[in-house]
Amino acid sequence: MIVWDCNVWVSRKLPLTGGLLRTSSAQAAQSYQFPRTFGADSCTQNPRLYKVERKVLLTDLLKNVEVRTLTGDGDVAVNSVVTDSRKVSPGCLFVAVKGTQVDGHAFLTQAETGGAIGVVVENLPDALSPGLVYVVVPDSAVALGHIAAAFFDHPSEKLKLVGVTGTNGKTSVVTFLFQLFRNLGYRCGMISTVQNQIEEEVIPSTHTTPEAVVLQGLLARMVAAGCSYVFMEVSSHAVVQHRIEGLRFAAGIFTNITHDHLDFHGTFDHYIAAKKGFFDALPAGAYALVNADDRRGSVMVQNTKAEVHTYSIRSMADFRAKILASTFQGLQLLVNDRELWVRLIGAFNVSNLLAVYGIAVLLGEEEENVLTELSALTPPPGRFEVVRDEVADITAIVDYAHTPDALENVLSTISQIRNYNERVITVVGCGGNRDATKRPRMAAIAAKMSDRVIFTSDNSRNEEPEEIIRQMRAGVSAADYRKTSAFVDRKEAIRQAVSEAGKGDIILIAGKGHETYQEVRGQRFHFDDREEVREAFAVSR
Ligand SMILES: CC(=O)N[C@H]1[C@@H](OP(=O)(O)OP(=O)(O)OC[C@H]2O[C@@H](n3ccc(=O)[nH]c3=O)[C@H](O)[C@@H]2O)O[C@H](CO)[C@@H](O)[C@@H]1O[C@H](C)C(=O)N[C@@H](C)C(=O)N[C@H](CCC(=O)O)C(=O)O
Ligand SMILES: Nc1ncnc2c1ncn2[C@@H]1O[C@H](COP(=O)(O)OP(=O)(O)OP(=O)(O)O)[C@@H](O)[C@H]1O
Ligand SMILES: N[C@H](CCC[C@H](N)C(=O)O)C(=O)O
Ligand SMILES: [Mg+2]
Repeated sequence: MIVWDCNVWVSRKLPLTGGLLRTSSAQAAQSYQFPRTFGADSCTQNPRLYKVERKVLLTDLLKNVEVRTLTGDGDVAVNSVVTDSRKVSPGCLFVAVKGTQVDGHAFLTQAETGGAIGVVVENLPDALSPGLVYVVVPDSAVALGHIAAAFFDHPSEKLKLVGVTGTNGKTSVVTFLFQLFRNLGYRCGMISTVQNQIEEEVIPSTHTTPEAVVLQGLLARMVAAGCSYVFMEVSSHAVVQHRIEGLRFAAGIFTNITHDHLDFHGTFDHYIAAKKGFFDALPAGAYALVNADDRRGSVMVQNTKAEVHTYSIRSMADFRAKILASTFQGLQLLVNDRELWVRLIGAFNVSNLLAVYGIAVLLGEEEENVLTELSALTPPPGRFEVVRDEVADITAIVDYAHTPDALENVLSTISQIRNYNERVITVVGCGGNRDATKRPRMAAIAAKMSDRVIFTSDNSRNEEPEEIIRQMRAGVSAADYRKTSAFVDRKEAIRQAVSEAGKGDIILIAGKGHETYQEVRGQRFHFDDREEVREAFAVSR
């Protein structure tokens, strides 16, 4: 067995063959030069699949990776990169990642049995198998990002990638950017909580920010489809787990940071540090656009190499707006002193719009064109989505508010635009196996800012829904407690809200937004707040 010290090792070069990929769309047709790939299948990559049929030399995958030792033949061809031993296939490279539940290093034998030809590890196992190439790295998750980027030939370098981070507003901003840039005539991609999209093609989303191999694969498909811009959400989990390692961003946006995900990050300071990590890694020449109304905005960009710009609805900033009128139909605004009407609701959406406007101008778009197009933007599904019972004159609002800040924002927006005699009935729950400290806070906000609150379930996962509701109700003040009741079954809770609503009343159904399932003990059942409230309206007549 040969053990290579990679500091002195020089790879045996194979001739450069470079596969050429063409998309079916004539408009998108453009050559897509892969790195040194070979084999009969190198020209048949199907951009519609995540798992493209291709082979890349292991040494080429490791070019940007800090390799401690390489044991075996680095010139083997790798045909896929896998992190789950249950999904290995012959010819793959298995990257062992330490997770929150188990350590991927425990599955090296399983990976080899499944046909892996190499493994990336942080420590060599006691007994080495002669059939495997071992690559030792200081951090497998970091290595994975670079390996995935190399496997797909660095797609982020072939387009302009804009990342959006923040506790709330990521999906909204990314969706608006995707709509705006398409309306400005560009081919675009989007990676978001609700869905991933390549122009018209919708690809279901499993995460806000997918894991590195899926992410790089998606970006490669976007390049192949001729996209010049991609807008993606960057979750704090993704930063900490290095899912975005190996990406080159043209710009980063910070929307805000408030209470969430403390189950994962431990403390608020760690949560801030995670988000800041995204800006720390932005390269010189990129833009960092931050919300100056959030007091952590300046911390986010204090160490960035990117060019910093700000937006604000409260103070002086590079991009600023003033709300002239706020109604159920939309907002009348002054954006950098130009009057504008948009079809969005709520002050928080003005902040989101400023982020969109600012980044478009920074990326070189004409201010006038951008402002004109802002009026055409529509919110993503499940964000302040209105379902009306016209006969009974009751308005239901389905909103993805699942943090204390988002809930407060939505309820204060409702209180600003409702008529004084209309009551607000809120239906809300909190997810299981997620930050438990937000439960009493969300409940307190709901009870304080609504006339009636019905607590219920929201993806209880592996927790008891009754216990989650109990923890929520513990946050409600004695004075507000009489306004509240609880129905564990979300369907019943929604029906109860409708049965209590009178003419003109508003029902806020918070927490699930676009979601079309209820997750209980690892199983997902179909459930859609919008369908449920429509049905409840129908049966109440
Ligand atoms: C808490 C969290 O982030 N978990 C993510 C993490 O899983 P994990 O750390 O628990 O993985 P693990 O089960 O310990 O396994 C460790 C490694 O061993 C491997 N393994 C495991 C078992 C086995 O038999 N063989 C094997 O090889 C696994 O494939 C993995 O590579 O790594 C997995 C693979 O990348 C992710 O799918 C998984 O997301 C789970 C499903 C999840 O719910 N994540 C949420 C919390 C999340 O990521 N949310 C963010 C933010 C949302 C927001 O901002 O609102 C998002 O970006 O979506
Ligand atoms: N800029 C904002 N500030 C505060 N709250 C917002 C903002 N934008 C949207 N919201 C509220 O937060 C909810 C979630 O918005 P959105 O889906 O855009 O956020 P997100 O950051 O993508 O959330 P997630 O982390 O779950 O993916 C909305 O339904 C709305 O209630
Ligand atoms: N991205 C958030 C979404 C929460 C949505 C809510 N419906 C829940 O399931 O808790 C999370 O995974 O924490
Ligand atoms: Mg999102």
